[in-house]
Amino acid sequence: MLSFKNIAKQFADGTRALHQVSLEIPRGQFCVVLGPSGAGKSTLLRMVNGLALTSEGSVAVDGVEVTPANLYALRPRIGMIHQQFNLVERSTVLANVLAGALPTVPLWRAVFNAYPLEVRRKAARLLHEVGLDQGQLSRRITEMSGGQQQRVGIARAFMLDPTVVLADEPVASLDPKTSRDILDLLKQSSRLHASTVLCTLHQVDLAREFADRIVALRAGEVVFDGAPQALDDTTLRHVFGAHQARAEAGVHPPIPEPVVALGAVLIKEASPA
Ligand SMILES: Nc1ncnc2c1ncn2[C@@H]1O[C@H](COP(=O)(O)OP(=O)(O)OP(=O)(O)O)[C@@H](O)[C@H]1O
Repeated sequence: MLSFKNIAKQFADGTRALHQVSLEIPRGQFCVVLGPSGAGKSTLLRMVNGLALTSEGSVAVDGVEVTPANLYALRPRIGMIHQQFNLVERSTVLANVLAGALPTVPLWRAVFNAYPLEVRRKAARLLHEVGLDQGQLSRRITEMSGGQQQRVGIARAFMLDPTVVLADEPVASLDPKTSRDILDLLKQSSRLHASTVLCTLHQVDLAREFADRIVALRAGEVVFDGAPQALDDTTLRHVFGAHQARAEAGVHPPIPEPVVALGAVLIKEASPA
């Protein structure tokens, strides 16, 4: 269980990023945090791994409060997936996934690439789960596509059987087809390992397709918390504003008639006689 109790966040410059946020996210739930830029999504995620501290309220992972003193014990239980993958580019696929085990492996083993056999096997198994087989393990990250890199990122995040996986805009740099593949894999991995996922997205269609639950933020406040089917257009307009709600939902405004007419003329002129 991941719980946020009466969270507020005010940064040193006075920016209020979150107000009165209370959520209880049960184990295994795939919870999407949806909202426009600046709504407070990343700040909410960063409070779970202690990268942002609460100004008011508390965050707890399985009853253990996220405090500076508890971070050493908590961090191995929290996996992280990043928008820009955050992989070591000159290193191999396998080495990047093995790095996910660093908190539990003596430093000398990592330095001399002497990870125990069972840790190597686990990394290879996780890579297989995300569709990267034996032949890919020694490839350099620079040789991989964005989608393949994010598969490595997912495998790395699950190395320590995390209770919670935080995915901060994990598909923001990917095309729509690859985005779906990656969210599908992330959801499958979370089911397989019984991990809770807290995933920020700004694309409504992807949130509706993959989330068990959507929490929508606007200006730091929860304005919707429920099942994807319950997220209606009125709520979306409230979350994003009318114009952006249409764009995020993949609905584009009708093309004005003069432009359509001009297009028809151009097509006619360009057509072979
Ligand atoms: N370190 C900081 N100092 C001051 N203000 C900050 C800091 N980090 C974030 N903010 C502000 O807090 C608010 C919430 O930011 P946050 O990054 O959580 O939003 P977001 O919903 O994740 O946006 P995006 O989708 O653009 O990443 C914004 O107004 C942002 O400018």
